[in-house]
Amino acid sequence: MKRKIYLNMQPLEEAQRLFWSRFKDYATGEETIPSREAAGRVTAAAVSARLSSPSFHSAAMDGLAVKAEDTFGAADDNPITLDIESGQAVFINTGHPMPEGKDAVVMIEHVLLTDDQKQGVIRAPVYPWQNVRKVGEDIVATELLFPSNHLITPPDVAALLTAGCPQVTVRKRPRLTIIPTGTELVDLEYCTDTPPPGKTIESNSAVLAALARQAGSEVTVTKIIADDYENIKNHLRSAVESDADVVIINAGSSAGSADYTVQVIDELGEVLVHGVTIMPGKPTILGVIDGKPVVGNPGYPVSAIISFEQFVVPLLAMMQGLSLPDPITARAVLARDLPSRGGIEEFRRMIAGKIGAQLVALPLKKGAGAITTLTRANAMLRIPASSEGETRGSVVNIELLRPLEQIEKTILCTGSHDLCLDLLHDFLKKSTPAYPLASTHVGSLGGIMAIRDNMTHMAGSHLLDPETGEYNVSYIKRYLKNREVALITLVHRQQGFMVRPGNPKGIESVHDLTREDITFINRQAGSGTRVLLDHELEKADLDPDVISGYDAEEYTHMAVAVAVLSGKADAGLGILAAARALGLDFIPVTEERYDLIIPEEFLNLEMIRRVLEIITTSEFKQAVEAMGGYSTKETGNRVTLKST
Ligand SMILES: Nc1nc2c(c(=O)[nH]1)N[C@H]1C(S)=C(S)[C@@H](COP(=O)(O)OP(=O)(O)OC[C@H]3O[C@@H](n4cnc5c(N)ncnc54)[C@H](O)[C@@H]3O)O[C@H]1N2
Ligand code: MOO
Repeated sequence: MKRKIYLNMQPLEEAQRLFWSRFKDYATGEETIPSREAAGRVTAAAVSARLSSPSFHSAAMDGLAVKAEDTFGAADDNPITLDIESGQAVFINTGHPMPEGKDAVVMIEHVLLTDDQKQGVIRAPVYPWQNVRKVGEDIVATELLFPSNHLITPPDVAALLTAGCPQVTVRKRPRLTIIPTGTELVDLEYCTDTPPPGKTIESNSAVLAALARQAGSEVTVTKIIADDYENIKNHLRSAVESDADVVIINAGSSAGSADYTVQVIDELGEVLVHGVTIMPGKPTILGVIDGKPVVGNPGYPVSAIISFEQFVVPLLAMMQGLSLPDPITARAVLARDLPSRGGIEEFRRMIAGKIGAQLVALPLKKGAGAITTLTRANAMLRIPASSEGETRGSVVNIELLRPLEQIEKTILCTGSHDLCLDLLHDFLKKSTPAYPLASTHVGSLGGIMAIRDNMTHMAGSHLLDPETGEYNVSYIKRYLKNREVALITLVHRQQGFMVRPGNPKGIESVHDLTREDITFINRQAGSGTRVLLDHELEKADLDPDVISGYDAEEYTHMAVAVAVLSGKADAGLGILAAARALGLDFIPVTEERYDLIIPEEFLNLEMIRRVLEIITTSEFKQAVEAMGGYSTKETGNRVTLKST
């Protein structure tokens, strides 16, 4: 089969226009359903009230129903007695019909009743129709309740029932069929433990189905279809021939040797667009078969979602007569340079938080295969195709993926990463009010720079000063000269060599790193672990140049662990937790202190006070110690920073 490379990439708006204009009048049919079940549905025609509400004059208060004119003149110095026994005044409860001839209600607390309750004395009058809900006050029979294409809300259901409409005619839900394709995919439900080697857990169909249901659709997901041209074609044809209104075929959209989606759509129908100048989502295919929209969504999870949100969710809304609200945006200061490829509109997932009076936004990784860039993000930055990127410190427009209030409660923690931060995040989210902790990993020195530039609430740091043996203090003095900061110990943790299980190369100390048969994997310059390694090498009088792999750098403990596990390296320096996560052996080298650096002016923020409270609780400390490789002997201590 010839590979099909997409040639005519369309800008997002043009692709949307080409696709949607083809389905301008593509609406779902109608159905009549019980009003009780109509919330979330869309009216297919105008709905008029059949009955008025109230349908009778009814008491709005508990008290005495009276003829208002009988109360005129009542005052403190002119009490009026109403005769209950004769029916001049009648006891009545809220919501009950007004007795014939009565036109007002005196609230019971304004009536002094005689002991036998046969008479009531009042000291103020009521005016006609006071405390009475008149016929049709709320709804008048025949009036318009809802126009066509109205999204029915829960209160609307009450209005429908009250107006005597037990049923309502609504647009049918659009029916969507999703076909996940890929020989490499497995359904997690059929995996006993871990997927077989080389297999990827299928997840896109579930997320697209959830998005479609949120958009009012009924969804069918087929089984996973292997990358086989005829097989894909047969399944696509039967999906189109079924009652589906829209068909999604996931993956196989790009230029791989087994990427058949575009040919299949082309053979069965017409390809309107293949390739959109957005990233993620570039290989999106928009087509039509037998008059039905068929979308080939890219396989990478983030690409699949963004493509679906840009093309399919609005189509589902249009088919129901709805239009989607514009995203809510806010201005934020960009915490890092974000170079971008011109000619492609980039959707960068961001973490935003409020530092002082302004929002600050930090970019997450770019990779479209990393679903956590969407689960962790609380905002999206769209860098237009015409731009070559944004620079650190510039003010940008971000689209909010969470309510602004929640974003403003987000604690930004930038710097070195430690698993205790994840624990802290969980503890913070369990507290009330819940504060999310969003940590981004740029190394200890990167964190200090973020504090300097007002881009974070706190920074995790473990920078050893080899001269003094002290952590972080000298770096703060050097780089944060004009900032008043607090240095709070979070944990002490073991750093050691991660080696493959059983330590096949017999690595015992830093001296082994210089052996010819050992390949090392390093951490990036500016990371605390790198500083620590250099210190250990210096102490042992070893020359870094003789260590094979000294120049190979990774950015996280886990990335180092992966390099060791994969055999790319024999050893790397890191924390016990990372070694454990991948089943590696661990040779302890030293214990180091990991601190939180927090500007003084933030110490009184409620969110930071909660952090400082939580880390001193025994529950938190126990949870830290239970992870292994950690000590909480000084957790919560404030390290004194002597001014120089
Ligand atoms: N030579 C080129 N290669 C690629 C290009 C390109 O322009 N030239 N584009 C890249 C981009 S951008 C994307 S996006 C992907 C899209 O790939 P496909 O739509 O062809 O999808 P696959 O290659 O089959 O899968 C990609 C990736 O996603 C995983 N996947 C697929 N389906 C699912 C699912 N239902 N649930 C979870 N994960 C899924 C799949 O295993 C792969 O890892 O192509 C690039 N390549
Ligand atoms: O355009 Mo692809 O969809 O970035 O990952």
